[in-house]
Amino acid sequence: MKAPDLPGSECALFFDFDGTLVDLAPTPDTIAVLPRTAELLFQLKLALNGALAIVSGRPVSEIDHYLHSLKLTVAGVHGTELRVADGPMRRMPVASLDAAAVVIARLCEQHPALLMERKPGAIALHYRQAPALEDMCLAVMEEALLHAEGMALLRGKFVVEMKPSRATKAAAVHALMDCKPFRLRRPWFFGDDVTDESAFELVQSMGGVAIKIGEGETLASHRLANPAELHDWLAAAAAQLGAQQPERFSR
Ligand SMILES: O=P(O)(O)OC[C@H]1O[C@H](O[C@H]2O[C@H](CO)[C@@H](O)[C@H](O)[C@H]2O)[C@H](O)[C@@H](O)[C@@H]1O
Repeated sequence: MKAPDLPGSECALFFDFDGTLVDLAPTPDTIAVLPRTAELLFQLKLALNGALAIVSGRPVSEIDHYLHSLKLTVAGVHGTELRVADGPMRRMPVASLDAAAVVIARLCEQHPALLMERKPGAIALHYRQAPALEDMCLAVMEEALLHAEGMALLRGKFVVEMKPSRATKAAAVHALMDCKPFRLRRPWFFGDDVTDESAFELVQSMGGVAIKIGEGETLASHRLANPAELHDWLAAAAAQLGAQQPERFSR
């Protein structure tokens, strides 16, 4: 599978976060976000009149934190949250997850290597530090699901998540493509995980381009080896789009 060509100015760029813009780390809070990442996103956002978004399993507030309040358009928690630039936050209504959290917390007490991550409208159970517990994690998440209305399980890299059934990255990209400044542009989606496959399928069905970061089976027609290779591609794209502006990103 080949690397993508450089995009034209009519494109809209959508990025997954962990494993795509940032190298994976042992735990969610030990990632290292490079200054170069924010700089390139800032340049490309300017060059595309704002048609650039992050579509992540993380909450919008965390993306804002890691990207130094660039106020990018962000779909958070797999589309449960949506914020276009500095507009208001839209959140899917979600029933209480407290009862489900009790079930998951009980397992984490028995196995301290497991990590429960509570997010607005979702819960993730991480087993990266204890991969042998994968089956047990899945079984407990299935049990917890019985205590949560309207939710579904989603598998990711060493994680099982419970999130609203209606929330998918494809639905988030679809909703954003209906908003200014994304409307009528050609969508490009960059992602590394199975959780990104729905968005790959959607953008390709819209005549756009899907780019898988890293190894693994995928519906995407293009591939880049890792986040470092993506950064080099982004720098080339920014240069092509004339985005090496005198106006520079500053924190
Ligand atoms: O959709 P993404 O932006 O890729 O977010 C997916 C999940 O990312 C985080 O977990 C993953 O990254 C961690 C840090 O590298 C890693 O330790 C973990 O094993 C991965 O599953 C985040 O914690 C989740 O909330 C996101 O849903």
